[in-house]
This record gives sequence, C-alpha cells and structure tokens, in this order.
Amino acid sequence: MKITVIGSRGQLGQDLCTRLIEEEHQVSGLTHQQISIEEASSVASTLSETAPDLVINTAAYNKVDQAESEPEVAYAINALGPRNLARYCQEQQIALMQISSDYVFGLDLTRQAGYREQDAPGPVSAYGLSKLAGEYFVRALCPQHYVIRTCGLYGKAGKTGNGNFVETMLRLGRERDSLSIINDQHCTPTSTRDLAEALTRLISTDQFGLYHVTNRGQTTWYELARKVFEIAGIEVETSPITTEQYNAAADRPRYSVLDCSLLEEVTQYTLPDWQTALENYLQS
Ligand SMILES: NC(=O)C1=CN([C@@H]2O[C@H](COP(=O)(O)OP(=O)(O)OC[C@H]3O[C@@H](n4cnc5c(N)ncnc54)[C@H](OP(=O)(O)O)[C@@H]3O)[C@@H](O)[C@H]2O)C=CC1
Ligand SMILES: Cc1cn([C@H]2C[C@H](O)[C@@H](COP(=O)(O)OP(=O)(O)O[C@H]3O[C@@H](C)C(=O)[C@@H](O)[C@H]3O)O2)c(=O)[nH]c1=O
Repeated sequence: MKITVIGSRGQLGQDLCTRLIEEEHQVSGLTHQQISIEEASSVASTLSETAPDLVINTAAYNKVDQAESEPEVAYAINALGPRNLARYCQEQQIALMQISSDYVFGLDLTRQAGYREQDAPGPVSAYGLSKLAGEYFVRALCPQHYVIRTCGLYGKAGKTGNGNFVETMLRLGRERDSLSIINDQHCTPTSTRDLAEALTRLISTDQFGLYHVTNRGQTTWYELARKVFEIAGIEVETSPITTEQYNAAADRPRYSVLDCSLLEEVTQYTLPDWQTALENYLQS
C-alpha cells in the first residue's frame, strides 16, 4: 500500500515508518518542516505530491499542561488538523488513520473497569477536549477511517525529540536524591514499537472504525517510575503522591485504562504486557 505518515520524526511516526517499510509498504514520511496539518493548503499541496492510499496522522500538540493556557493552539493542531486531513481524504476517497488519546476520558471519577470503544468519553483537560474534537471530525467527515486511542507513549525518538515519561524518570532519577510521583492516576503506558506492530496489522484488515490500542495490564505513574528505576538499576528515594498534591496546570484522568479486546478480535494480535514492553525498551 502507498502510505503517508505525518509526524515521521516523532516517537510513533518513526517506529511506524520502520515497521511499515519492513512489510514492504511504499512509505512517505512527512516532518513538521514539510507539512503543517492546521493549514488546509499545506495539507492539500503536500498530500497531492505523495498521493497515498492511506494517510496516518501521528502529529499532535502534546503539551498537556501548556494546552490549558493556549487551548486555541491545541485545538488548531489536534482538532482542525484532523478536520483538514479528513476533508482531503474524503475528497480523494482515500483512508485516514488518526491517533488519539486515553485523555478523552476522565470525567467518570468512579470508573474501575477498562473503557470500551462504545463508552461515553468525557475529557477533563483542554488537551483531551482537543483530541476528542479531532476524533469527531475524522469519524464524521471521512468514511474510511481508523481512530486509535492509546496512552502514555514512549519510543526511541523520545530520547532526543519531545521526550517521554520514561526518559524523564531516567534523567530525574540520576539527577536527584528523591522524587514525588503521582500514584492515583491509573493507565497503561505503551511502547510505540508495540503500537506500530498492532497498527501495521490493523491496516491489513480494512476493518475501519474506532479502536483502543495499548500494552496489556495497568499501573500508575508511581509504579511505572519504580519499575524504570528497578530495571535501570537507579537508586533514588520515591514517594507516592496524589494528583492534588502534584498540582499540575491540567487535570488528568484518575482512571483511563483502555480495553483492547476489539483490536484483539479483529487482528488476532495481543500486545505484550506493560512490564515486558518496558524491559524491551530499556534493554534495546
Ligand atoms: N506521547 C504520548 O504519551 C501520547 C501520545 N498520543 C498521541 O499519539 C500521537 C503520537 O504521539 P508521539 O509520537 O508521542 O508524538 P511526538 O511529539 O513524538 O511526535 C509528534 C510529531 O508531530 C510533529 N508535529 C507537531 N505539530 C505538527 C503540526 N502542526 N503539523 C505537522 N507536524 C507536527 C512534531 O514535530 P515537531 O516536534 O518538530 O513539532 C513531531 O515530530 C499523537 O497524536 C498524540 O496525541 C496519545 C497518547 C499518549
Ligand atoms: C515529571 C513528573 C511527572 N509526574 C506526573 C505528572 C503526570 O500526571 C504524569 C505523567 O506526566 P507526563 O507529563 O509525562 O505525561 P502526560 O502529559 O500527562 O502524559 C500524557 O501524554 C499525553 C500526550 C497523552 O495523550 C496521555 O496518554 C499521557 O500519556 O506524571 C509526577 O507525578 N512526578 C514527576 O516528577
């Protein structure tokens, strides 16, 4: 298939390009220097050159706290960007895959079971709201769509690019004597290598729709950080704290674990559990 990956220097973009090329797809990667998804003219001119059968959009505004003070910027990239792409793909009758987030959930404070695709979303942050709007534009405007919700991404491009939680912990764990980390936000951090594998399998099915895709199991940021330190052999004192104690600019879901059984049914593929994924990442 002829595939254009937008955000090709990012964590997911890079691993996805590698995996798709291994499967002998004809891949064009677009960097932020080559396309600005919030500009319809940039979308049309760039995509008419690569002329794909499928566009995969991994580009986004990902600064969750900063989005609270500049929600219009987050909305332009995360909502109007996918809208531009959806319009273009619908006009050209090609397929679009949009990557979204577990942060479209969070409003339900009593939730304790993994979210299915048919569960009602309810974001608690400007970032989450902008990603949800992006999902709706793609689902409403482009019939041949995949919308993928995932969580807590880490991949090798995060070592040098925009960073990730695991890399932040490796750095802070070596720099500081003690760290306070949130222990009341439950989710499933996901390796972009495993996510890229799942998405590569999904596009071979032509089963369009909304999918939840994460590694297996669930944890908290505190437990994840402790596992990072254990695997990396870093000795640092860690204290579990609450979301309120951390007092970030943006609120986050207390529970945003995603149930991935639809993906498993459609692709016959189950992602590794989060601990195995983390070991693979830190050992590679
Ligand atoms: N990171 C995470 O923990 C999670 C991410 N997601 C979603 O997964 C997707 C991939 O995330 P991830 O790989 O971590 O992201 P990265 O930040 O690693 O990569 C995103 C890429 O998109 C580019 N980009 C940013 N803005 C634009 C724009 N306006 N037009 C074109 N390109 C742009 C960036 O370029 P530059 O850096 O040069 O601006 C960067 O190369 C995103 O949709 C994100 O919302 C979902 C859940 C968790
Ligand atoms: C650095 C640090 C963070 N934290 C907390 C803050 C936050 O609640 C949590 C994760 O922090 P981060 O800033 O890495 O991640 P955050 O921006 O909340 O992560 C999100 O990224 C976006 C793009 C998504 O779509 C989500 O799926 C999610 O993974 O860890 C601590 O408790 N202690 C610390 O020392």
